[in-house]
Amino acid sequence: MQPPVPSTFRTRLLDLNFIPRFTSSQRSSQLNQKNTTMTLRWGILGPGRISYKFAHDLVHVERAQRASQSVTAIASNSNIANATSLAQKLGIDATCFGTYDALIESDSCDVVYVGTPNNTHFDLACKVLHAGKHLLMEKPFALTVEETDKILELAAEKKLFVMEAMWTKFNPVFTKCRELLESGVIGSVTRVRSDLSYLFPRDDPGMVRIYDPALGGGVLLDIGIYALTWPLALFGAPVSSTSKCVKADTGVDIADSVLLEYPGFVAYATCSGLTNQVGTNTGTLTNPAIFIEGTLGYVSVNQADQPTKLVATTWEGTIIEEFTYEPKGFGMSLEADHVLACVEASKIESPVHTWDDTKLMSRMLAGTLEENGILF
Ligand SMILES: NC(=O)C1=CN([C@@H]2O[C@H](COP(=O)(O)OP(=O)(O)OC[C@H]3O[C@@H](n4cnc5c(N)ncnc54)[C@H](OP(=O)(O)O)[C@@H]3O)[C@@H](O)[C@H]2O)C=CC1
Ligand SMILES: O=C1OC[C@@H](O)[C@H](O)[C@H]1O
Repeated sequence: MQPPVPSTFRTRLLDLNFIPRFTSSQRSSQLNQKNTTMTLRWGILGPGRISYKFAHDLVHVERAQRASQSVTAIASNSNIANATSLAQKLGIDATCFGTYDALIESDSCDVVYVGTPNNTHFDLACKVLHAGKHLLMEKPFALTVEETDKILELAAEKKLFVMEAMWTKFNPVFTKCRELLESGVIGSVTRVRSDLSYLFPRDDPGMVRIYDPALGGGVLLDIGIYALTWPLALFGAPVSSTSKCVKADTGVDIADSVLLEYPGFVAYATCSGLTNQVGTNTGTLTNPAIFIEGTLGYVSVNQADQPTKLVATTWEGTIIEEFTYEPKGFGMSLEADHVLACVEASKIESPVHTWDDTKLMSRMLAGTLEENGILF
């Protein structure tokens, strides 16, 4: 058991003095993703569901710079056949390993993507960095604030690129939302609602990692992280936060609501594994996942993790802007391309999803769970 997060969570959020999100200097420092020349060799740890999608997009989504990225290594920790079957499914000739350590210690790749259960993230991150490889870590970055800070300290010491795979930050709908808010077309923000809910059946064998506390389960870390990403990425650290959760029989949280106080408005981030969010999964805007109200109008976004549609409307009913995005493949190539551009530019930190962003999220997640008696 890791040491508990101190109960001064709210104070710490304020003390951290996080930089407000998306200043013009940050935007101008965003990388030109088209002029990359290096070849980046990817290694994949954990040949499971998300690794398949991520590797698929690396291999199969057509983009100008795609030729300079390849999946050269895949590792399973339980059976090498899982790795070889993923390589076959992808139609690639990758070196396959029967343990994660063997891949990490090999010379088969430059950057490692970690797609394994949450409880494994910290140890794997440390091993990857000690082996001198760059790291793209699936969300949540780690289970505790202490783990998060240690990984980032190690990355700074080793001068290696590290990013949490918060792919939503690279989604054009998210970028459009941020631009609309900054343009002032809906006036001053007065209220924010943000929701991601998927039904996670208790008896589904594929849901073990959600329900098992030993695997770092619970819905806050799995999907609540997306609901929280919108207010945190758009408005920065809240002045304060408070939360409630409902627990499953295993003790993990299976539904959460977090209330975030900002100067002049509140944001409400919620998630549930007990119900599918009505509207979200059919892509309609009748029940938008993200609903941002302002003094002049509102912005609706259809989905929190992979949004495809946004509408901005005045309170009088005039549509200000409609924006639609059609993801290629599983929608993960934009974050992969960003990693390539960062490594090519010798950056160790993404200017789009920064280490402070990851630290803030880590504090929000740990603080919320602690407030509800859940400690990792
Ligand atoms: N960005 C996104 O949209 C998504 C991100 N995720 C994140 O990705 C990570 C993995 O999720 P997902 O792909 O759904 O997971 P899976 O249940 O598919 O497991 C991934 C791999 O981890 C290993 N593994 C599975 N169960 C265990 C276990 N009990 N103990 C140790 N290793 C195990 C297996 O690989 P092996 O062959 O090595 O045993 C498995 O293939 C999580 O951190 C999750 O939060 C998940 C879904 C979507
Ligand atoms: O990141 C995720 O997004 C989609 C969900 O289905 C999944 O459980 C989660 O890990």
